[in-house]
Amino acid sequence: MGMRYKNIRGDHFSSLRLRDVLLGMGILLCAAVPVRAETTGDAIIHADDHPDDWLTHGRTYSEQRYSPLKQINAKTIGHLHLAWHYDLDTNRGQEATPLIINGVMYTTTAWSKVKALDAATGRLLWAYDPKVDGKVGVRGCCDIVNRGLGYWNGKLYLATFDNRLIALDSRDGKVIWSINTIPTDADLGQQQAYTITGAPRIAKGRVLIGNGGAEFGARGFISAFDAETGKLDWRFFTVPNPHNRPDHAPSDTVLMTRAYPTWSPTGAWVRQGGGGTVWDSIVYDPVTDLVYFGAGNGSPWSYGIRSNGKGDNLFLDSIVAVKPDTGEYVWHFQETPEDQWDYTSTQQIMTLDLPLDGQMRHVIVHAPKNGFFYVLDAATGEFISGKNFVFVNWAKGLDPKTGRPIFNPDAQYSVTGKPFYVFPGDMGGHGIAAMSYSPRTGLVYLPTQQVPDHLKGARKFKPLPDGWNLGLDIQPDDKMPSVEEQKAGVRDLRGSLVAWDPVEQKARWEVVQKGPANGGVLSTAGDLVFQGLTDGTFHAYDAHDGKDLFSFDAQSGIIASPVSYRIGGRQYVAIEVGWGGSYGLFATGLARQETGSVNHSRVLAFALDGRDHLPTVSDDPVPSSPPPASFAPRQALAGSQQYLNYCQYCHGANVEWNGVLPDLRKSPAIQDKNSFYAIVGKGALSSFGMDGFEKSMKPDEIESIRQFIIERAHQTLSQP
Ligand SMILES: O=C(O)c1cc(C(=O)O)c2c(n1)C(=O)C(=O)c1cc(C(=O)O)[nH]c1-2
Ligand SMILES: [Ca+2]
Repeated sequence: MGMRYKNIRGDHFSSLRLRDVLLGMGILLCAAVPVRAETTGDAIIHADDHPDDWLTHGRTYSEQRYSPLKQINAKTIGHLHLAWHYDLDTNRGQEATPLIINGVMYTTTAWSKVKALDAATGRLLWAYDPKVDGKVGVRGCCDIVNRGLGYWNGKLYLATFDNRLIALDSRDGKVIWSINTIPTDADLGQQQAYTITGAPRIAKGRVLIGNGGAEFGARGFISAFDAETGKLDWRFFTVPNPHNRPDHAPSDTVLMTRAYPTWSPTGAWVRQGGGGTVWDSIVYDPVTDLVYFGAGNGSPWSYGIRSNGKGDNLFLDSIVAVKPDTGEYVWHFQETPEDQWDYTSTQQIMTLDLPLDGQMRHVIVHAPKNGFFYVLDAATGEFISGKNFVFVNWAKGLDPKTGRPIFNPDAQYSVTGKPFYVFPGDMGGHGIAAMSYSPRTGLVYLPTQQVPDHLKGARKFKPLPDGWNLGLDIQPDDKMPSVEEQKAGVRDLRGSLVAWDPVEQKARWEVVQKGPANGGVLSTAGDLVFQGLTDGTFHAYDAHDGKDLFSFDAQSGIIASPVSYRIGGRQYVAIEVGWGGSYGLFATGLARQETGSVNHSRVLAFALDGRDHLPTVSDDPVPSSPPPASFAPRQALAGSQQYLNYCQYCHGANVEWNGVLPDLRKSPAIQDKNSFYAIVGKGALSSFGMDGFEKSMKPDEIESIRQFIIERAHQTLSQP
C-alpha cells in the first residue's frame, strides 16, 4: 500500500515489519487502516516490544535494567565467552551504559567522547570527540567520567564534562546543535564549579540534564531543552536563590515559600551555591506523567558553616517530582535533612509496581548514599516504607510515619565540633553503580558498599578558588597511618551484592565481594544477574541465590553497568571496563592492595560460543625512576597540606599510586623544581587534564608539594 512508517531510528522504513506485528496481533484486518508512526517515546514506553534494543539509560523509563532476553541462562552459561572487545582511547574511569539501537552500540567514554560500534562485532562505525579542554579536568570531584547518551528520533544527545549539550546525527555523528547548559546570568554560587558526568534522559521531546559541582561551590538545577532545536524549555533550581528573589523559573514559588525558610539567610551557602546538584538520576514516568530527579549534597558539606546549623535545607538530598512539559513542582521527599555527610539522593531512581497490603501500588524505590532503602508512592511522594540496607550510625532509623531520619546527635560533627567516624561515608552505602529489578524474582539487586568517613568540621571557612570547598578540617597528619591503622581501615571496607526484597524490606541473600566500589547490575529473564567488580572480574550470579555461575578476568576494575541486546537471534551482554571514578582515584593503596586494579579501558561483549580473547597486558608500564635522595622534611609537611587541598582527590590519598593517573612518586618531574613548577604551576600538562595552580598557590607552596611527594616516595617505594 506504499505507506511508510517511522521506526525508532527516526528513519522511514517499509510497512513490512509493522504489518507482521499487527498481523500477528490480529489487528491488521484492513490493509488501509492508517497506523501511527512509532516514535522513540512510544518505543521506550513499550520497550519490551523491542527486547533486542537498549533504548534509554535504564533500558525502560522505569530504569529497572532488566532484559527480557534469556538465551543466556543457568543452563547455557557454560558456553558464555567473550565475543569481541574494543580498546578505548582514554585510560580513565569508564562509567557509561551503552545504548543499542538496531544493531549499533552508541556509548561514551571518559572525556565525554562518543563511539558508535557494530554491536555484533565491535567494529568502529564512527567516533565523535567534543574536544573538552583538558584544563577542566581538575574541576571534577570524581574523575572525568561520562555515564552515557540519550537517544530520540534519530538523534543522540551527549552532555560533556565542560557543560555542553550536543545533539548528534546517529547515522554519522555529525553535530546538529550544541549549547551551553550553564546560564551565565543566573545566581549560581561559583560559575566555574560546574561539570557534567551524567547521561541525558529524553521525554516528550525534551532533553533533561543536570550537572555536578557541589564539592566546589555550585547551586543545583535541572534543565529541559527542546530535542529538535536545543532551545531551553524550562529550568528548575533545587536550592533557593541566595537573595530569595525569582530566577524566572518554575521553581520560583516553591523555593521562595517553602525552601528558603529551611536555610539560614546568613550561612555560607549564600556564596557557595548551596549544592543540591542533579548529577545522575533523572527519570520520566509515563504512568504518572512526572519527571523525578535526585538532588545532591550541600555546598559546603559542613551544615554548621553552610546554614549555621539551622533548618532542613530543602531540596538537598531529595527526590523532586515535576511536570515534564513545564517543570512545575509537584512533590518532593527529602531523604537527608541537615546534610553534612555528602548523602546525595542522586542515586538511580526506579519505578515498580509492587503488591503492598493486598493491592498493587506504583512506587519509586530508591537506595541513596545515606544507606536506607525507600519505597515511595510515585504519584504523591508519600513515604511507604524505609529500611537500612547497610550498617548506618548517623541515624537510629526512620520515623515510620514520615520517613524522616531519627538523627544520632553525635553524627552532627559540624554542629558538635567533635569528629565523627560515620557509616556510610561519603561514597554512600550505594553509589553510582546501577541496581536492577527482576519482575521474575521480585528482587532488587543492589550493589552495596561500606567506606566509613572520619569527618571533622572546620572552625573557619575560606573557600579555595580551585580546590574542594567542604568546610571540613583537613589537616595533614604529621605521621602517616601505621600499618596497623591502615589494616584497621581496610577491615572496615566492604562491598557486596544484595538481593533486596522491596516488599518485606529485607535482604534475601548477599554475595560479599572483595571490596567496595563495584560496578552496576543487569538482571535478565535468563534469571542471571551480571556485575563487574573492582577487582577486574565480570560475573553472572544466579538470580535466585547469588551462586557465582560465571567469572571472566577483564584485567581492570569495572565501575560501569552492563546491558544486554540481541542481533540476528544472538543474545549479547556488554560492559565497559576501566578503573577510576571517585574511589578509584582517591583510595589508592587501600583500594588497590586488595584488588591490583590498573586502568585498561575497553568495551567487552559476551555471547554463547564467543571466540575472542583479551591480549595480555602488563600492569606497571611506568618505569621506576629513583627519586632524589634528599628532601626538606619541614617543607614536606607544609606540602602535605597543599596536597590535601588540591591534589589528593585525583592523585590519591597518601600519594600512593591509584592505577589510573601517573604514579607521582616515579614521575621524572619530581627530580627538578622547575620541571615540577612548569606542570603544577603553569599547567604544561593541561591538555591531559592537569591544569596549572599558579593562581591558587605560591611558588614555594608548589615546591613544598614536590618535597612531600619525594618524602612519600622514600617512605613507600622502599617498602616491599
Ligand atoms: O555533588 C556533586 O555535584 C557530585 C558530582 C559527582 C559527579 O558529577 O560525578 C559525584 C558526586 N557529587 C559524589 O558525591 C560522588 O560520590 C560521585 C562519585 C562519582 C563517580 O562518578 O564515581 N561521581 C560523583
Ligand atoms: Ca557530592
